Amino acid sequence: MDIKQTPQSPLSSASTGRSMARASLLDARLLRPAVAGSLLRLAPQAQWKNPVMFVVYLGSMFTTVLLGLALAGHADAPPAFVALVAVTLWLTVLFANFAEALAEGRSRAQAASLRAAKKNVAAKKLRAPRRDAGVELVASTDLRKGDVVLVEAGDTLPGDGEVIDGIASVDESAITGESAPVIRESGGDFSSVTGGTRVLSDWLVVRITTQPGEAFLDRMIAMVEGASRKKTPNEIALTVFLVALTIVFLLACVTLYPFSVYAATASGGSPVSLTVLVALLVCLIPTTIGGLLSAIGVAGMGRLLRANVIATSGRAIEAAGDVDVLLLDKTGTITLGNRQATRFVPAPGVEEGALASAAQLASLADETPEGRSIVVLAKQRFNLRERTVGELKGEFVPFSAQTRMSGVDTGGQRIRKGAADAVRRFVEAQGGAFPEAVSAAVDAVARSGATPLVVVENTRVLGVVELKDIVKGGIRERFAELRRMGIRTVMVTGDNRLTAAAIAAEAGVDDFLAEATPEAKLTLIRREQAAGRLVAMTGDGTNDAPALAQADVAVAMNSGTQAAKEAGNMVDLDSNPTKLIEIVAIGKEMLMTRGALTTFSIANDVAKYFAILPAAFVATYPQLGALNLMHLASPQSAILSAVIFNALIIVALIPLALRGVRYRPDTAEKLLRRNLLVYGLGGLLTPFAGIKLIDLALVALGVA
Ligand SMILES: Nc1ncnc2c1ncn2[C@@H]1O[C@H](COP(=O)(O)OP(=O)(O)OP(=O)(O)O)[C@@H](O)[C@H]1O
Ligand SMILES: [K+]
Ligand SMILES: [Mg+2]
Repeated sequence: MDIKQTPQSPLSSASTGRSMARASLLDARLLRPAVAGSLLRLAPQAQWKNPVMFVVYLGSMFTTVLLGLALAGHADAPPAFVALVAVTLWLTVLFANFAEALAEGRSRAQAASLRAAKKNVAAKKLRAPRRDAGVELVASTDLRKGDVVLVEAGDTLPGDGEVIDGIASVDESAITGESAPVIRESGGDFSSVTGGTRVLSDWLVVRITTQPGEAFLDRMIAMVEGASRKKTPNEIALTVFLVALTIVFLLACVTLYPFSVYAATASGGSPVSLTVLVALLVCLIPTTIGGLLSAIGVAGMGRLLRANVIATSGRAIEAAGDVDVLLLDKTGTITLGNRQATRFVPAPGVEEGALASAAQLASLADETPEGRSIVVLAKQRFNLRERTVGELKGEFVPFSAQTRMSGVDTGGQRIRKGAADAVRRFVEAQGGAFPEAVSAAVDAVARSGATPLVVVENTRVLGVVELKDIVKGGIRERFAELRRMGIRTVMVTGDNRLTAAAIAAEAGVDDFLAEATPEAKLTLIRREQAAGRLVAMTGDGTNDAPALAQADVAVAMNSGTQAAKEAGNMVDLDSNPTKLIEIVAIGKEMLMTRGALTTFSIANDVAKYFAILPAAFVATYPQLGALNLMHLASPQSAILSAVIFNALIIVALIPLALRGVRYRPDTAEKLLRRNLLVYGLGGLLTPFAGIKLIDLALVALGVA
């Protein structure tokens, strides 16, 4: 039997995503709402969330009051100068607001194109969880978690859910962009369906698993929008640092005032004006990074969405940038995952037909794709009629990842099929023996990369069923790329060692763990984390859920079970196990962008210090005039040029904040050195050129 699913190109989504990003950066449709958004964000409760910019916000209000006083005749400095400083400070606040609003708008626009697939449709709500229970038509937006719906050929799925009955081919191109239809069925790892996709043939009975407005996409959009955005640990640490810097400069500026008053009386000069003091403070505090910080985070989420990954935790995106180990489930993640029975290998002295019959009996109630394929193969090869469960009067033993067996107890017979080691224990516990020839058959099947299931009746081992699976295309090269990024890949599987070794070699992972129960997967992750490593996990099955919940970055395949998706903190809509490459790159880019702009911001402030400080105090200490190294037109023009530069640099860096600093696999040390050079030195030099140019422009305009 051949496998109908086609491997998808792991490269497609990410590369198209990138070109889209560039084209839409300054899309006019996004600019207008962003301008409106910048004004709305002037509300104090919005400003308060960003301590550095809040200081600028207070400074804007304060200079506005000073302007009012100046106009009323209580001049602190020339009214035109006070007015220009006040306007520039308000613009600084607005520019930072604009950066954040633009980043949000872009991410929301991307989400909207995905959400368009989730349009309101009529749902066939079933009165009971049976296909023939009778339907009533309701709007998909009225469906609640737990409702059961019937979806037939041509229908659009009204929401996210779990298939509880039926099998159908589903067109998921609206979500994944992949045109080949996929099979969705109850039981096993292919039972989860996404709202907005379309059933092409047959029917499904689906239990809805999300409340309206709580689907993954909705959760991601909420995270992008200010209301529910929480700062990540790294962001908090950086904010604390920026606040500390701000407080230092605030105290410095506040103490400068009485000092300058005292010095002025002694020297006969005039003290520094309050307007100049506020301008000085704003120039010195780290407004560049303070103004762009949240835009960087939102833009990172947007880039992830463009790579067709929905994240439900900002912390996970950040952790992705530092991942050390990637654990991957085998079946359905590294392989296509619909393991199909292809061969019966009987034990010596057993008829192949007898093995097939017992294997079929043990699979009649087994709803997994493996179980169903055994029933089908037995029917094809030996024309074995599918006996019904009722006819048999047996008690079925469902498959579990702990026992790694399934079967039936009927009329004094206990028939089981399962992993070889599990069946061996089952036989030996009853005093039976596991034949040497069957061990050899198990090894032969496993060595080819297929999964052997051993079939047993009481203590008599009947033989082996071969389950074939296919490694997804292009995966080897991608694992090599992860290695270059410094990430170790480990395959974890419930399958036996030989199968695991064969698939591990074919896929090119660095290491593997075989015969792993869900607990063993969890233990492995805890051990890696205890050793101080950040762990990413990619999985699709219900038995992967505990491990996904424990991993720092947990990417669930969209094709996987609802349990896996709920436990993870990201869902890959393309169900591509190597998507982690893009996720890691996006995480690294976000961390690097933040680092680069922090470096730039602080270097910038140091340079501004030299431009503005002599100008601010020349009235008090005329000797400081000698320090006017940049030959700026006048002290007032120097101060104005510095605040204007300080505001404009935020706008100039918005594209970098949104697009991110490019990541190329390299050692952390080299990356750091390059970034320090570019952003540290760049940050130190640009203000000199920028302030001088603005000063010249102010003179030309006759302002200074
Ligand atoms: N339906 C079934 N009935 C009996 N035994 C099964 C069945 N499905 C799987 N097994 C056995 O149990 C083992 C573990 O199950 P499974 O492969 O689902 O585990 P897993 O941890 O999810 O690993 P993987 O990475 O391969 O998905 C399989 O290798 C196989 O030997
Ligand atoms: K500044
Ligand atoms: Mg699995």
